[in-house]
Amino acid sequence: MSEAVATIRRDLFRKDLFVLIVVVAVAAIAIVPGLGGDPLTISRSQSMGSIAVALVAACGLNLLAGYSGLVSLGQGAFVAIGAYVSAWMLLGVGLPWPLAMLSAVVVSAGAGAVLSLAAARLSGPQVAMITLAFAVMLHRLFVELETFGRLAGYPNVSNHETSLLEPIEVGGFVLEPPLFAGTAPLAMVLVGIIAVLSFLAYRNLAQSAWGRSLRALSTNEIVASHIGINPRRRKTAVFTVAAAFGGVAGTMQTQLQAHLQPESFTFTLSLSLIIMVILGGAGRLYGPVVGVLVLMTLEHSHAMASLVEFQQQNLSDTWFLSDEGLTGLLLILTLVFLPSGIVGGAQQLSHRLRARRENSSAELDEASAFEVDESIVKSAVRQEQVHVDLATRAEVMRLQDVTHSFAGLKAVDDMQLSLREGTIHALVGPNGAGKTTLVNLTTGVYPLQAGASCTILDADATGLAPHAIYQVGVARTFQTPQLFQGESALVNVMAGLDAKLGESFLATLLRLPGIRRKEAEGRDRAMELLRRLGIEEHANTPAGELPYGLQRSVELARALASDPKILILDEPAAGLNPSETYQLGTTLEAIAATGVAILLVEHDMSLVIRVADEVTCMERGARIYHGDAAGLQQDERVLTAYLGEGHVTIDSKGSSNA
Ligand SMILES: Nc1ncnc2c1ncn2[C@@H]1O[C@H](COP(=O)(O)OP(=O)(O)OP(=O)(O)O)[C@@H](O)[C@H]1O
Repeated sequence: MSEAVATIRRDLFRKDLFVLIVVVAVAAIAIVPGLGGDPLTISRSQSMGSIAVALVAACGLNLLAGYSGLVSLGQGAFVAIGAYVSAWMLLGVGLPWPLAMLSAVVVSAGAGAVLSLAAARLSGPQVAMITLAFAVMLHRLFVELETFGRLAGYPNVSNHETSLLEPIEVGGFVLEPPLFAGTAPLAMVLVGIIAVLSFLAYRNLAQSAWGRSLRALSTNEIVASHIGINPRRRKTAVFTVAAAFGGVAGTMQTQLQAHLQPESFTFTLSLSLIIMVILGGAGRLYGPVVGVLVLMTLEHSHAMASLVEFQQQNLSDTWFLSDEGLTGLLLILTLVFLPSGIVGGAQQLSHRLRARRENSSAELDEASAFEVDESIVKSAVRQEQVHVDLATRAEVMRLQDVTHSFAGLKAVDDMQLSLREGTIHALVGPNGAGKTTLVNLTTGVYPLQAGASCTILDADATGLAPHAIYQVGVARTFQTPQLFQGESALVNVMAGLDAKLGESFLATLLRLPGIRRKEAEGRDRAMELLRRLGIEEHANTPAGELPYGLQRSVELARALASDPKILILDEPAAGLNPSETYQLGTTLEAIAATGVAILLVEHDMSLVIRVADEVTCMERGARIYHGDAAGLQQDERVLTAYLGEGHVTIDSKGSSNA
């Protein structure tokens, strides 16, 4: 059923796209005299052109600020680069128009890449500040540079004997800008085509493994790196791509205006673009479309001017909100009442209405995590065995002589750990014993100190970063589930295998057939995992709306998606009820039976004693016990360590309570 829903969604999307293409085509035809009736007025053509320019720039910005959470206040600067460089390449250098446009986009993208080198080390407000500084600096540059005509603009009469660029010619047609009454503004056709192609490229990127990787980046860089993404490289890539979109928008502006003024590219342009993205819905595919349309319509329909006039006449002619003030108010109201923008708000509302119709909220509350598919439980070899003979299992990971301190506090002290194929190794210990720190050392979050070593599948993995550790076959979950809250469970799970697919950027941009096939295969694999974990029916529910236990199941499914050889679970039973914990144990045994080595960091002794083939107990960073689960219950040092937490016994049923 969920497959059917997904198919309908895909079909609907195609329809949306079809509508968009038709609208732009009709609009383009309508302005050509003799083809679509009377020509639109010059000012309306210019408005449509500005909408197209803003749309392309906002789409790029949405990838950066919406999808990857890197809020840029400098997108206008890349529009300026695209505009000025394409104009200069046409007039100053004399390049043919396709090359002039291409080089402008390349220069813009290059500037984005350079800026990203600084910004990739930063996050949150720091990124916003550095991009803001860039926008202000670039504006000054265009005001100061003689090559670009300073305040007189480019071109200008004193330098070029003309204040307008020659319109370009394509197949005998002169693409006049929308400037002169009685002339068909054919430049609008080119601008329309570029806008549609740019939107398609943006859609292809946003709805792909690449787009999902941006979401991972915005959720949490550490999580992103544990599903195979190199955060630095991905940040650079998205900065470059967003700047390229800005550059494309700039080349469109050059064709529309034929003359460039630095005043068109002040910081206000960057601010308007970010407002459009937020207003429409940051991180939503159609967010920029809606945001641009709403804000530009307000500006170009004189609604803003009427509102200002209304205030002056009815309230006060000294204390009133100007155009900018009203835009700011709109932004504040959106952030307060529709934090996910117009599209996000509409999507949430439609999801809630659908959930109410299907009464699924009640189902969700009762839904239980880890209700594993019966057939998988039956096929689990471990059902028949109590615990495996460790000596017969190949070692898949060995961690040696690991020590780690936080500001003088030894969190991990000379630890050794080994994992074997198809077995469950439990890592236990009181709060603050160093378990999570050890896991973070294992997965490359913290570097290993000199002298320590890590071997994974017989290869030296010492010093590998988390994304590289993922590539050699290690997957993990976190103490609190780290999911992309606004995305469906299905998309979350698909993100777990994206990095393994290794899709090329160009193939993604063009959505080549291979990409569609891989995307379909990834979707099938993710659905299969959701089915195996008994949560298939929640595939299309946003992860953030799922109960805690189900979120844990989704996170486990995401970790399994990459087909790991080693699975590291940090307190997977935390927050689960006894029945869910029991089911989790069965799931873990089933996973181990497929040959996966599991490192289970856990406080729930009943689970540990039931499923662990091997147990390591830590206290104050050091190993105080290593052996089987039965021995753990009798070990004096272990009992004393737990006594400190108020636990008196760890009985044969696994209870560690007093
Ligand atoms: N980033 C950090 N900065 C400073 N100290 C830290 C940091 N992370 C952990 N510690 C300290 O290191 C010690 C080990 O912490 P760790 O989280 O690894 O323990 P744990 O066994 O996983 O605990 P719990 O079972 O409560 O999760 C604790 O004293 C903790 O306060």
